[in-house]
Amino acid sequence: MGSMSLIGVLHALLHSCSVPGILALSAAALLCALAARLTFSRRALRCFNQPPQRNWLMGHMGLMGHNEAGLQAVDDLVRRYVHSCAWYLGPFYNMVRLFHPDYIKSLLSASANITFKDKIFYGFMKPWLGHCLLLQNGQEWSRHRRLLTPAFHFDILKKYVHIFNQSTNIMHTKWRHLLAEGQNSLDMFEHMSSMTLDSLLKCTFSCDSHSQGEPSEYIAAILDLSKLLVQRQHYLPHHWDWLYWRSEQGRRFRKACDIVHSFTAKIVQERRSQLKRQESGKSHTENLEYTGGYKKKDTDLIDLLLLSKDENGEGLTNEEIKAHADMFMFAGHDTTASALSWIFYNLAMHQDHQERCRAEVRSLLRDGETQDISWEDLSQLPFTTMCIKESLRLHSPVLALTRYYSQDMKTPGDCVIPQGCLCLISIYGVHRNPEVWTDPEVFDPMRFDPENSHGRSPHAFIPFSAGPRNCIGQNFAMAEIRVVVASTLSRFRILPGPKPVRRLYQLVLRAEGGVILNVEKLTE
Ligand code: HEM
Repeated sequence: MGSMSLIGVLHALLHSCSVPGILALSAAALLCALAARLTFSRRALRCFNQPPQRNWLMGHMGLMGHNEAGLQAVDDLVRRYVHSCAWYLGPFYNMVRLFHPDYIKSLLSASANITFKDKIFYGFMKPWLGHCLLLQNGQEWSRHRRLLTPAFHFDILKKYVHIFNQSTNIMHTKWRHLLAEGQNSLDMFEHMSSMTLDSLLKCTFSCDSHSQGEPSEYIAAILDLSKLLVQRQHYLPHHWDWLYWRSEQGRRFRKACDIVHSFTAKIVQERRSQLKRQESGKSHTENLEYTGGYKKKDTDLIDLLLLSKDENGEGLTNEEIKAHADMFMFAGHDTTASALSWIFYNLAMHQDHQERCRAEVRSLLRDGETQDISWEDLSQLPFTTMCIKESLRLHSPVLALTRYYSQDMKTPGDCVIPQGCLCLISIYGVHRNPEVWTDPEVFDPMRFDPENSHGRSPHAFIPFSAGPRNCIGQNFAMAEIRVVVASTLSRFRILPGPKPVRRLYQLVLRAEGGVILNVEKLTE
């Protein structure tokens, strides 16, 4: 039938129909178009395993919660499909879930020019984190990454060890008071969050906020934002901004953003004024000793943001500075708090490993003059570091990353992920894949003994991601974690808490009701 005659038929149909008839016809036409689009786009993923769907329209949407049951369902998926599977998020998004090192290698190593962050997992963070490194793409990301990298140089990290000790000591003083009052069941997440925030503020913003002293409005707002983001991802109507910002959750999101933004803006403003005062007291050359836009001595992250210039002499705008500051505040404290909480959980559940770590730390400290951990000590804690890595494998703070690519991406087995398709790189799945790890659910630090690591793919252990977009704060985090773990085990014994811990994934791995553990003071 020619196109003219088809239009003629439609005209005839419309003329002969009543208004409800026309509406029914339009709805049927829309449904047909949607079905054709769905069938066509999903056919492109037929090379991948197809787990049973909820229904044709919603696909797999809502099948996997972010709680204990949801994470166990991911374990089943990995056991069953081993490397990857297709996953349909309602009628609009098609995704491939990948959980094998060989399948994620080329995706994580791809150049930043073809790799993009998507709207549902990252775009919803924009009102909170703005145009920051974590959410940027392409050339803009490359330029900012170059500007920020010097802030994480080892020479700078070395100076932070003193601050990590200081913040840990404050937390331990708090613990001693609580234990003296008879409170020995402590929520690790609560204590680790305020301690890592305290450290981060001192290291990167030269700011002593006394955040360990009282409940923090900022931390409560971060918790709320994490919860609201996950709820939004799972509720399709809220993917539309228009609807979301009119909803109760949207309003709560805005309010929490306001709290977080004013907290960071105040810190940036204070440091800016301090810098101005310092600059007016010194000669220009003395103060601005740049190396590629970066001042070598006594520069912390906020100075870098305020003073940096690229090769064209261009600095960061006010908006960019605020966005990066918000990002470092979140990415730098919540992830590390999660890592530490789960390390203490795993050591509480495995007293033999805890004792071995303690013996290692005590023999190191006995030779030193102070009870503080030094930069040099960090490389003298091999077994403790193995326990930390094993905990990061089993309880990785970030469970998954998502990306899409501006070109088709090949995977082993001659499959192709079509350009524009969402890819979910499951850190959780890779870390618990029985093809990669024997008895993956068992906490066994000896996996990370160099003797036992031969032949393991470098993409089998990726708590900090890998490739060009890996975590910029990885060495900062590992140094802080080692100081906190070593110092804590030398002074306290950590024991299982009163109730079983149930995992909950809200941007980082948390637990329902917190990670409650019992703490016992040791004689020093
Ligand atoms: C145990 C602690 C940490 C873990 C497990 C962790 C994990 C990660 C992961 C998996 C990514 C990749 C995210 C993605 O591609 O979507 C990432 C990126 C990032 N992390 Fe971390 N992180 C930790 C600590 C830190 C710290 C302490 C900082 C800063 C002080 C930091 C700053 C960042 C930034 C800025 C990015 C974005 C990098 C980019 O896109 O170029 N992280 N982190």
